[in-house]
Amino acid sequence: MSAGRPQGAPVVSLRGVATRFGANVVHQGLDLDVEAGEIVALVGGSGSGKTTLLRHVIGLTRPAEGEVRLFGEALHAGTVHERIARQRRFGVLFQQGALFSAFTVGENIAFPLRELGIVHEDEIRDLVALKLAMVEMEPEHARLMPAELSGGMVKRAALARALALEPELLLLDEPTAGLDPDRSAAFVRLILALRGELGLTVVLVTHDLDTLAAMATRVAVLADKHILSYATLEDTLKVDHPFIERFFHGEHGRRALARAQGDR
Ligand SMILES: Nc1ncnc2c1ncn2[C@@H]1O[C@H](COP(=O)(O)OP(=O)(O)OP(=O)(O)O)[C@@H](O)[C@H]1O
Repeated sequence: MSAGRPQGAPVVSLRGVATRFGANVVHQGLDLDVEAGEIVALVGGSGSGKTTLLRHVIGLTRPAEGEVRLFGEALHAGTVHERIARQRRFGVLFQQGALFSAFTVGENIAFPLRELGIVHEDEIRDLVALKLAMVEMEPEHARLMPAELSGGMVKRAALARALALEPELLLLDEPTAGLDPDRSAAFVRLILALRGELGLTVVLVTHDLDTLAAMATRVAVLADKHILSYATLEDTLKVDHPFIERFFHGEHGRRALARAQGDR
């Protein structure tokens, strides 16, 4: 299904992105490159524009200025057919609307496959079971309704749906929000294992320092309307900025980082 990626081109590339909602300037002169195989944690204060940036990356919204490239191609370029093909190369797990509530878990996971219109129903059944196994759920969970699932299972089922079309890029918005520490840690292990198996590139928005410390190959700090710092966690901690001070060096941050160092 993959159409390939020009040699060396970043999986995601943002150049000179500006976003405005009326007088509210959210992004200005924002650049970011995500290389294949990375797990990039996007952090920033509330309202700094993290979710909006993810929405630009998947083409749900379009910046007022600048360029968004995915897999080496301009996001909005090409025919409708080419744009749809590009959309199949990423999976999304957003906070809201993780699952369609009127569909069973199995129907949710089958949805992107059915939309393709080329997969037989018996193959879809097998693929649903396979995706459930990937996220450590049982085949019989396919019959459950989303309302019957725990918070952790909703995340797993939504992840199974995001993985339905074997994406190369996975975008996660607060994937561990609302999960207790054990479930968060299990979800992180799952993403790391899938990244190893499937060679995924991951961009996640998170406020959860335990998740960030356990996963991120690089941290992108969104502050003052642009990517203020883009570095390993270790180097990010050296940057002198009020947001970084609050986020990483507060009481909660220090404890999370100490835990992460203890785990390494
Ligand atoms: N559709 C919209 N119309 C008008 N303003 C919007 C819209 N979407 C986002 N905004 C504004 O853009 C800014 C960035 O919002 P966004 O949700 O991207 O921030 P965020 O960093 O993800 O915040 P949080 O961490 O609180 O979820 C906010 O000021 C928000 O009010």
